[in-house]
Amino acid sequence: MTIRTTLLVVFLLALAAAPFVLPEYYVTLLNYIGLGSLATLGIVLLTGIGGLTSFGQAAFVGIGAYATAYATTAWGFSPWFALPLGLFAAAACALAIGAVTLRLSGHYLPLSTIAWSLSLYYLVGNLPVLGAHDGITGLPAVSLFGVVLDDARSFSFLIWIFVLLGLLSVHNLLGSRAGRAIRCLRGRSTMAEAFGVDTTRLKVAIFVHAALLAAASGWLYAHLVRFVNPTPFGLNVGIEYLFMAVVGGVGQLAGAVVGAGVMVVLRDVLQDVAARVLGVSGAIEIVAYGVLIIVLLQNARAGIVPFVTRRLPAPEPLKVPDDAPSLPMRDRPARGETVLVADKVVRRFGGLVAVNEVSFTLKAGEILGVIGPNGAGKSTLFNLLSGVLPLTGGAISVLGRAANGLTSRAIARLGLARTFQHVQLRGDMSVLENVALGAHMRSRKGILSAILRLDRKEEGALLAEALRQLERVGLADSRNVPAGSLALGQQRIVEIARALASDPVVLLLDEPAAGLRYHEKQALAALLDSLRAEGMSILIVEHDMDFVMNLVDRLVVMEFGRPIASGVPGAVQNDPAVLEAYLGGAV
Ligand SMILES: Nc1ncnc2c1ncn2[C@@H]1O[C@H](COP(=O)(O)OP(=O)(O)OP(=O)(O)O)[C@@H](O)[C@H]1O
Repeated sequence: MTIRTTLLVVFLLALAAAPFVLPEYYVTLLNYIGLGSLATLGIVLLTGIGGLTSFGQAAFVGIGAYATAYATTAWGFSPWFALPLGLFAAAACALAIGAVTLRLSGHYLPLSTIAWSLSLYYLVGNLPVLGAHDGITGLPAVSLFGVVLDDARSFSFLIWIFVLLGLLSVHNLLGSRAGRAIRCLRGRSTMAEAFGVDTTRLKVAIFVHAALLAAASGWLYAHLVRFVNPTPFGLNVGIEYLFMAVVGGVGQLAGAVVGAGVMVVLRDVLQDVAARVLGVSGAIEIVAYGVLIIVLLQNARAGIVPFVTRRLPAPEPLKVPDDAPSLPMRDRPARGETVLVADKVVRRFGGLVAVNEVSFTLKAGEILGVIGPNGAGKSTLFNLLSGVLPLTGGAISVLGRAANGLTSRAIARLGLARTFQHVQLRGDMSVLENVALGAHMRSRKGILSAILRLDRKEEGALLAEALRQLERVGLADSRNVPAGSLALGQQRIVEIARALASDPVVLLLDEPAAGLRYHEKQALAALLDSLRAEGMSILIVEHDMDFVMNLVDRLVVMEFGRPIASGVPGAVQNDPAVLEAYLGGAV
């Protein structure tokens, strides 16, 4: 058994024994840690992993709590009937808020979650039907298999079963096709879209998942204390959940439990000390609480869990099944068939024409280079071809199908795969998983299948495909290391493997030689040469003239947005306009 598994088993055994052996007071604390863990787990998924900051988690806890409070007292529902009601209400609110705000970038989501949290707090506090600020009392106890859970000890089992199920759901989700895409939402959305990931949909999905975890915590809370009022669901509590996640380790599932544990215990100890030593409570401990958190974060910035796990042996690498089925492949064009056409492509930025009537064709099995000095419009042209920018004029077609106005996701589906000028890998994910993201479009299983682990066959096929592509580019030995630990040249090759995993017809490479050393450039050129020999069509936008001259079949040279020459490298190299553009006519 590895150290990590041993720690997990010890934690589970301690958890199972705790309600029997601890005094009631500590069992109550344990219950509050469980409730905090569940809501904070949503923050870990949403904020730590998905990169979306929400201050509104406590409001979703409130929805779960109030839904069950109302349904069980006013309608006489059983708590178990009220649970799906609360979950449904929280999911519906999250869907509505998410659909409006998650398309927006930057601070809109955090701000809207603050607004939503405040408005819900004041709404509930003023609605007579929900008891206004006094809340709702007299909630029934939960019964499970005929046992009434009406004390802290028995309820503890229920809380922690929910926490463990919540942890399992997020763990299963993250180790899947959808999970890999979720892990790319933070700072890698453009890249994920280029591999067919619908990032807006995924953001809404994790917002809903986080809201469901919060609502479950609210349901448990309501039936633990048997009354609800607005106070535990205010904005300050939403901020506290964020703190719990940050203290525990915002990117780690265990961080939710550790963060909730540390914060709940810390608050309790400080309250106790303040009351006993100073004879006051309510103010001093909050200041001390803040100071201690700052000290903690100063010493373990990423949180407590990463501080500890860094010192443990690396987790077991992912296993690639030997008998995995193959992923579907698209029909390949015959060598020499036209695969990509740019016809008088134009892109303006205000008065500046960054790309001015550029035309070319790319045929199956050839490498076309687009070169030009700084500011010639190469990156803009690349962004037009890959759907990152819309065209101002002209047309682009892929395998005879118009690509004008399509999103980068739709263009990827047509068969274009790209790499990035500034490498866009998830440095903390293994090389294998980074490459597996490339095959996202070639598989179907969604979030629910992932949570229920009904995706294992397809997941095996995705990992096997990623390994196959790593073997193709000669990096199979590095499959289990974090992508960020590789040298830049190897990272660029991992990007090519990821692009190949999408089974593309055309590879678009954005300055693949930038920042590479001589031998890395040679390795890259050899790889591209072998891909061409296999029939791959490649378009390289490149700054490095020497690199492209020995590699490409044909070249298009740009200057100030215009094409100034095109043809085979030998002819282009001696073209007076090209010499003028590159060397200012000094030759
Ligand atoms: N989003 C933008 N808004 C306004 N102008 C832009 C934008 N993007 C590019 N430009 C301008 O378009 C022109 C072409 O830029 P582009 O980055 O495409 O050139 P490049 O050939 O890729 O240069 P480099 O080799 O330095 O990357 C430049 O004058 C640049 O300032």
